Amino acid sequence: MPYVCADYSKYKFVNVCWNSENGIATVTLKRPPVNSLTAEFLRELSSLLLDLEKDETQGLIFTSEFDEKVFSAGLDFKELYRPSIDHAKEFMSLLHSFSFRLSCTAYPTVAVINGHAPAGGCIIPLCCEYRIGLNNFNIGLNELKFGILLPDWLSSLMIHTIGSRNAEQAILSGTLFSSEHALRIGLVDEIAPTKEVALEKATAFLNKAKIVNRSLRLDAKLHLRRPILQEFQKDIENELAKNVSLLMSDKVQQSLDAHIKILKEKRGN
Ligand SMILES: CCCCCCCCCC/C=C/CC(=O)SCCNC(=O)CCNC(=O)[C@H](O)C(C)(C)COP(=O)(O)OP(=O)(O)OC[C@H]1O[C@@H](n2cnc3c(N)ncnc32)[C@H](O)[C@@H]1OP(=O)(O)O
Repeated sequence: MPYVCADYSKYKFVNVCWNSENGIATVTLKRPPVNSLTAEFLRELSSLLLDLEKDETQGLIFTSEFDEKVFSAGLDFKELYRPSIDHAKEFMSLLHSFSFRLSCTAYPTVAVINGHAPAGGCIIPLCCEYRIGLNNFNIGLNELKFGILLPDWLSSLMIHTIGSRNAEQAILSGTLFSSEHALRIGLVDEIAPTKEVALEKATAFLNKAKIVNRSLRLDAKLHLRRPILQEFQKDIENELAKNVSLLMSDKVQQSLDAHIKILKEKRGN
């Protein structure tokens, strides 16, 4: 039976509930107010995946503390507005390495999407093997609307999940899908009425994975995900440099500025 070695209480932005009976780790994202992804958060998430691997986790469920509100609001606008070049490089590298690591974990992975998951907020669910949504949330890769060209690995994750035709239409129109629509196109695999039911469904998915030999399953997963993994590994230095220069471009910085202002106005700040 698996047992826990790592000290999961050291993590600031996640709560890890490790079930020693079945080896399933439920990881609740809790970076207030909206689980936006910063360099520190990504560093923590990457280190968490390594700890879970060492503890021979049998399955991982991601969910959010901000139930029925937001799963993750995507990349942190505020951190990415006028960053230093070193910070921009570090951020892009952390985003790439965390997403790669999550896409090829030895253990099966599920996202319980209990709130909105726009743009970069969709990355964790797309890297997971299975997605369960709650009602009344939006999910999708709407980056083109911000003037952001998706990295190839991210388009590839979307293609793997919903097929090329749907992915082309979704990405080119920058659509955020309602939960019902996301279910129709396969962006989520199931819808659940509550987080509790969603967690039960997630556990059922992970239990099904247990009947397959672990190392055989990993071989098959890496084989089936080869097109995505190749995109992650293709010309990494050049890809990161492209993303850094996109982030630093006037167009993207102006777009971030405009979005920060919209969010401020919304709150009457
Ligand atoms: C920019 C990158 C360029 C290079 C890229 C290279 C490759 C990258 C590939 C992936 C790219 C991804 C791009 C992104 O992810 S950009 C972020 C996109 N996200 C959004 O557009 C979501 C914006 N937020 C919302 O729509 C809403 O906040 C919400 C998530 C639906 C929640 O709504 P709710 O009404 O509950 O809450 P508020 O709107 O009042 O917000 C509460 C506070 O949270 C702050 N906030 C919200 N979103 C973000 C964010 N993304 N980053 C930082 N902070 C965010 C908001 O300002 C409020 O803060 P306050 O309390 O201080 O006022």
